[in-house]
Amino acid sequence: MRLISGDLMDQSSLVFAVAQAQPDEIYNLGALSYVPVSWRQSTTTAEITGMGVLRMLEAVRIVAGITGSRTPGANQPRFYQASSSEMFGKVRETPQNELTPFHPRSPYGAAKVFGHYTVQNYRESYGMYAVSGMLFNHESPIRGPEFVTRKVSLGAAAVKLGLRKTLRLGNLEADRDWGFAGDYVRGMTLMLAQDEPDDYVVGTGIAHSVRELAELAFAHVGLDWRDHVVIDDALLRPAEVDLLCADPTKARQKLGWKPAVSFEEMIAMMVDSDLELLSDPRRRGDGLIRELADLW
Ligand SMILES: Nc1nc2c(ncn2[C@@H]2O[C@H](COP(=O)(O)OP(=O)(O)O[C@H]3O[C@H](CO)[C@@H](O)[C@H](O)[C@@H]3O)[C@@H](O)[C@H]2O)c(=O)[nH]1
Repeated sequence: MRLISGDLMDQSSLVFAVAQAQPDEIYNLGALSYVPVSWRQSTTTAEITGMGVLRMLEAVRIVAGITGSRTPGANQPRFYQASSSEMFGKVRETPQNELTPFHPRSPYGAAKVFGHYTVQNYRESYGMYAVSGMLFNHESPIRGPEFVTRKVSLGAAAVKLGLRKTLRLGNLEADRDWGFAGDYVRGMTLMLAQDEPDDYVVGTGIAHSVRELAELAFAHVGLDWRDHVVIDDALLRPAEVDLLCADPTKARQKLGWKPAVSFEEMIAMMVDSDLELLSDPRRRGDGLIRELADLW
């Protein structure tokens, strides 16, 4: 059985949940994950994104009866932690690999670093099977509309259908290594299938700017992004992560992982999906466009 966490629970509830479920694998994907909100809700971010990892590991340790140092319980579940490329922040080198030093640029990034080191510490202290996937940005048609890829795919579709005239964006110069979420989930399961627990960088190794993303999405519906994208300084972040680009050599060599979907295919998939979504009057009625008015 697999337990996929996403909620903020207190310690005893987590112990109860793990004891009840008796999972073989635990995927800790729970986080306050939208970076700009982490400045406005910094302590909540530390609680959920950082302390949540410690509480999950404690629940596993308690249920597995691991009390001393390096005494791996026979029935302990394997634990996956969703670490993030945001930990590299103001990057010390490009591309970034498992040994690149961290320099987080937001309360979110700092909380992820805490979670990352906590996993490493539990592995080394208790011999627990706990790994961190240092995942670069991963997207899909069900990505939240606040994240830039989905915002742009929805924006291009809405403009094409005559529902909106413009799309507001912040920093067009930021570069990200964007991949398809389905490929990255495959990487997560591969990590827990190895004989020895270890940490892995997962990304495509190719970076694109937000400007290129907008250009591609609007071109896919036959439009020129420059006619519709408006820059809004209110969307700039207090401290930006300018460039993230993965070196996924270790994942390729040890896990046999490589992405199946390219950036271009993924953006086309997302724009097509949003065209379909916004063309359906019943689904459009769910207020998505209205909801997005603030973000746009
Ligand atoms: N969201 C957003 N981002 C914008 C906008 N305009 C420009 N950007 C830029 O687009 C980049 C990507 O922003 P997001 O899509 O919000 O993702 P993120 O901050 O890189 O974080 C995502 O990826 C991380 C993995 O590296 C995840 O850890 C994190 O939870 C999140 O999924 C950032 O540099 C941001 O400044 C905008 O209107 N909205």
